[in-house]
Amino acid sequence: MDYNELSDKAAEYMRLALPLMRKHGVPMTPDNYTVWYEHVSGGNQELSLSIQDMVKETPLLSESQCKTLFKRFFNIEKEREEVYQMRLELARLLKEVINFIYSSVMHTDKTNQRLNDLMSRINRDMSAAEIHQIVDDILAETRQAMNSGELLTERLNTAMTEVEKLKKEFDVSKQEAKTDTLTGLANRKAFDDVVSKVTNDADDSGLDVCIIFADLDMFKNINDKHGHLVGDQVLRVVANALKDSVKGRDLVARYGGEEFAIVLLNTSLQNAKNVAENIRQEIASKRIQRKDTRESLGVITMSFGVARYVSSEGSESFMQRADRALYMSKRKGRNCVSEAPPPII
Ligand SMILES: Nc1nc2c(ncn2[C@@H]2O[C@H](COP(=O)(O)OP(=O)(O)OP(=O)(O)O)[C@@H](O)[C@H]2O)c(=O)[nH]1
Repeated sequence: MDYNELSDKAAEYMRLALPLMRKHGVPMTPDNYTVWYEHVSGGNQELSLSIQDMVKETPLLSESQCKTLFKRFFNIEKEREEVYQMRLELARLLKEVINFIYSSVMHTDKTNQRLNDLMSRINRDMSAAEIHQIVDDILAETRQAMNSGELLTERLNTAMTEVEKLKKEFDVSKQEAKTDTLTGLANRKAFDDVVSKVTNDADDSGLDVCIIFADLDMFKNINDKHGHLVGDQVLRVVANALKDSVKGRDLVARYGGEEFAIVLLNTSLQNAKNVAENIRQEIASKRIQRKDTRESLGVITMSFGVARYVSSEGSESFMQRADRALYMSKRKGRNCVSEAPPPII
């Protein structure tokens, strides 16, 4: 969201968003406000379409539906917040450890000084009782130094465990930020990152990289006829079918609403077209039923666009070509695979 929006515009959106939130009985939390503000501002068409679809099913949206929308469309904000919290936690831990080490060093300096004093007092004229006392003092100092050494080791071990735990949480959160919550596939950001990396590598190695863009045909009809939840079920079935159709090294992502994308490494254009054609047939032959009523959803089909990376064209042009090929398939009547023409360089 562009928060630099002119303030009168922002006020206008607020005037539109608040009554809507009241109408739906949605609590005025910052997350909910973000969803409704973005909707009324028209800044996110996909979000608005989803709200419209949901409203068709249940005229008043529940708090949990708003939560789902926020998670789906504003996950990045959540990631930022988590990273921020972890940074604070790490800074607190480091400060604590540094303070502890500092006070231990100061303590060791003092112990050294006291030991030196005790040593300098030893001389030949001392009585047995005096020597006994000094030996006791030296032993007490040494014991104390050992104890504080042990305490330092223990504290450092605890800090290490806490840092390890934080690191794991951070990894999980990073993973979540790259995952589509509905299907468990990689999300658009993860896909864009991988395409950018593999195309850079391909510029050096010259190895074949292909991508497939795939979009469900007339998916709106499924949502309209059976509702959003059944639509979600279809998206999950399709996601699993796509995942099962490629090798482990290839990446399948949910690119947006009902659009999916696949990166195929070390694969020729002909083989990529074969993969797309196999998926097309697999999806078209599926007979998906509603989980609740067992009613058949009829034939579900997908359109595909396939492109092979041409050295140094860059990831943006590569993806644009695959996207254009996908729309060629839509124009040809859907349920088919089209190949992207080479880039104009
Ligand atoms: N159930 C569900 N629907 C979604 C989701 N994301 C997007 N959609 C819906 O997907 C539909 C896409 O509609 P359109 O862009 O008109 O495309 P289409 O009906 O598939 O038609 P073509 O692409 O032209 O074949 C809209 O109804 C969106 O609300 C989602 O996460 N769940």
